[in-house]
Amino acid sequence: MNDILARLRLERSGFTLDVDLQLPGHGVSALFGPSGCGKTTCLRALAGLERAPQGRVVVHGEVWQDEARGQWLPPHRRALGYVFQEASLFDHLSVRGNIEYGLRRLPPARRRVPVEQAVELLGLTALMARRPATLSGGERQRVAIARALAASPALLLMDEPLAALDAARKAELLPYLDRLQRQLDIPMVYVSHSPDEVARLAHHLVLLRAGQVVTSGPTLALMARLDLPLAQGDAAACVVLAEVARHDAAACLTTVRFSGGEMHLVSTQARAPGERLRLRVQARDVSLTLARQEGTSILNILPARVLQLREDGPGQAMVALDAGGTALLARVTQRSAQALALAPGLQIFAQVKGVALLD
Ligand SMILES: Nc1ncnc2c1ncn2[C@@H]1O[C@H](COP(=O)(O)OP(=O)(O)OP(=O)(O)O)[C@@H](O)[C@H]1O
Repeated sequence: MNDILARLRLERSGFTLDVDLQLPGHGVSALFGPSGCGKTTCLRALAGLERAPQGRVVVHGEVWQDEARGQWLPPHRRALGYVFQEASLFDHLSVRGNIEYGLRRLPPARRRVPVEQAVELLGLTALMARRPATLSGGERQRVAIARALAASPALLLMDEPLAALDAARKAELLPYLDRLQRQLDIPMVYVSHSPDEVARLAHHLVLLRAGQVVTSGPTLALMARLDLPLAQGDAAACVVLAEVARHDAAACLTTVRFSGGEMHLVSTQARAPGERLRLRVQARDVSLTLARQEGTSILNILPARVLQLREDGPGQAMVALDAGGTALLARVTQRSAQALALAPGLQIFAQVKGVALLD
């Protein structure tokens, strides 16, 4: 009942979208895949901007489309928010005017997200009187998101909302997206082809290729699967769920505990023991040794078991590891893989050179 169900089949010249989606009713679901695989088409069909001839879309039990029963809600009657790559704001209205614009047609009984909450969540309080022309790209996008939220959608659709921003603006906006999905119980479908964004935001992942679903499931599990594109190449990474064990202010070092043991990360921020954190460990930052190294500057050395190996580009191998129940990836040279005789079941030590905080 709380899920988002969508059966969408759309034919175009040279391209067919044919997906059957079942997305959780909470949190962020990412649609991920190469350019042209149908991510935007999927989002547009969910919104009703494209009409799949035999389509069916049900959101939280509300039928938006069911062609078999002749049911079709036009886009403006669907309780959805849509955020595009580039914010399309009204230049003649202030930030407040833009955010409130979407509320005009919303009956008071449907208003679940007060404007002030949307404004506060997106950090726009000081900008409310400004005109869009005076805002940075990141600020404009925050206004577009606040406008979508203020309309109290049952579903928020986001089509690469960070794609038009430079790296610094992306980094600035990501925490806002993180916050809003934690604080508001509005499910999001988030289109991206950035593994980083997916790792950071999405709980659920749908991998698309050539208009079809390759697979879908929890992001953490799919990121570590060697047969899937996220665990291939230089950007491959795993997310580790951990909690703070202690913080050493003098050394600027936080020690976290996770199912595979302890890790240390440099941080100036003192965090309370027990606070839960998500960490990202990139495959290229993990090296492997048969015996625990002594006299090394690497702080994080974890016992792990090899699950699987796969060739990953010329001379490289991707190794899937199990560290006490947590999945890790290591990208090593094929020469090293042979020298260590890496094989499924082998007990080794993973030396983790870099750990990034996602929260
Ligand atoms: N209006 C249209 N008419 C015909 N074909 C279209 C139209 N819009 C998109 N397509 C085609 O449909 C396919 C899927 O496009 P879509 O934009 O959904 O992919 P995408 O995964 O979102 O790509 P990107 O990551 O580059 O945005 C592509 O082959 C595209 O050329």
